[in-house]
Amino acid sequence: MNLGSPDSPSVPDVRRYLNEFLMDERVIDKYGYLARLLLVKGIIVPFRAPKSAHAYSTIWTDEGAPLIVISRQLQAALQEQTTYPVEIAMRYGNPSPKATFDKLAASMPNLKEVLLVPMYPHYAMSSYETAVVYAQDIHKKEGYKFRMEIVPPYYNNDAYINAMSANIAPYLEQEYDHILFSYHGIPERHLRVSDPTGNHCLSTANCCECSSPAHAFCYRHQCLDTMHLVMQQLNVPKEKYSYAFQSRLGRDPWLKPYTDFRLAEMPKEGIKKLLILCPAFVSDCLETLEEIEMRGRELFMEAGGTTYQMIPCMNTHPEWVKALAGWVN
Ligand SMILES: C=CC1=C(C)c2cc3[nH]c(cc4nc(cc5[nH]c(cc1n2)c(C)c5CCC(=O)O)C(CCC(=O)O)=C4C)c(C)c3C=C
Ligand SMILES: [Fe+2]
Ligand SMILES: [Fe+2]
Repeated sequence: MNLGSPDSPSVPDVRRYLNEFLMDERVIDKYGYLARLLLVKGIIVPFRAPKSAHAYSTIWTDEGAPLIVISRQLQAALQEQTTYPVEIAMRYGNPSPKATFDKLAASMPNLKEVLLVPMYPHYAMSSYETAVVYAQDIHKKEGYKFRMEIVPPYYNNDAYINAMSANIAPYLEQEYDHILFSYHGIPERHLRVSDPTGNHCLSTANCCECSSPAHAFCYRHQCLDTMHLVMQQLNVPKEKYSYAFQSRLGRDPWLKPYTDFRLAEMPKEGIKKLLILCPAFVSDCLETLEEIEMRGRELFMEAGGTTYQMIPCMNTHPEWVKALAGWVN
């Protein structure tokens, strides 16, 4: 289960998708239902939909939205590695979890269990949590007879780290000054809301490096852990890599440093040849193909960079398919 894309890059389809996405109380959490409705439908979506639709049109393929197309390709690749039927579902847009569960239940009257694999390695209220809670709500509401098991966040899982490393390794053969791990951002407030201890997350500058039960739900800790584990496996020294957070929306403070700021600063610090990757996503999508590959490249090159190489997401990498097959079989 992944996030989902609009049905087409037309403004009405993007508007419908953004309305569903941004009315999610786990994405825009600060307001009650009525205030959120006014803000989302009255201000954010009318302004954002045309811009977003244009962005989608620059990455759209003959087969559809990259995130959906790649999810289908991954489904087919995994299906070759297991006898269990593999289906996909999206938190917003199509195919919905209900459509997918209906399809599975209709084709297998004795279906006993569904294993839900969130296509998010890291826990965030606005990604992993909303997908899982939504699927559980549909499962309960529709009264399906099968049980549902859920794969926990796998940011430090050996098979996932191996797959990430295998995907990155070929790019390390080219000359580079630095590797930037650009994760999708979230508002700082979301870390505090998800902190079960109530006083750990963002209480100190190095909170994510001190051991805490909060880390089971701390997006920042999990992102940093993935980065360190992958870099250790690939023997990349600490001074050659760093992290940043992209895709912020609105005026609240989001996790820092911000990717767009770092891309403009790095060439001035002597980082001219950059490798950049987006490990919050397992499939390439708008945020990698348009924001990082197109706009990020422009920012970095205009600031004086000379080489900008985006490492694609794992997509259908054989090691990723193998990791998924290991969890499923
Ligand atoms: C790690 C995964 C993601 C988190 C966390 C996340 C948080 C988050 N996102 C928004 C707002 C938008 N995100 C948009 C696109 C988008 N976001 C993710 C993943 C995470 N988002 C993906 C995979 C995508 C791409 C989907 C695709 O079709 O390719 C968009 C839509 C595009 C745009 O208008 O920019 C918005 C809006 C918020 C506010 C948020 C946390 C609060
Ligand atoms: Fe997002
Ligand atoms: Fe933390």
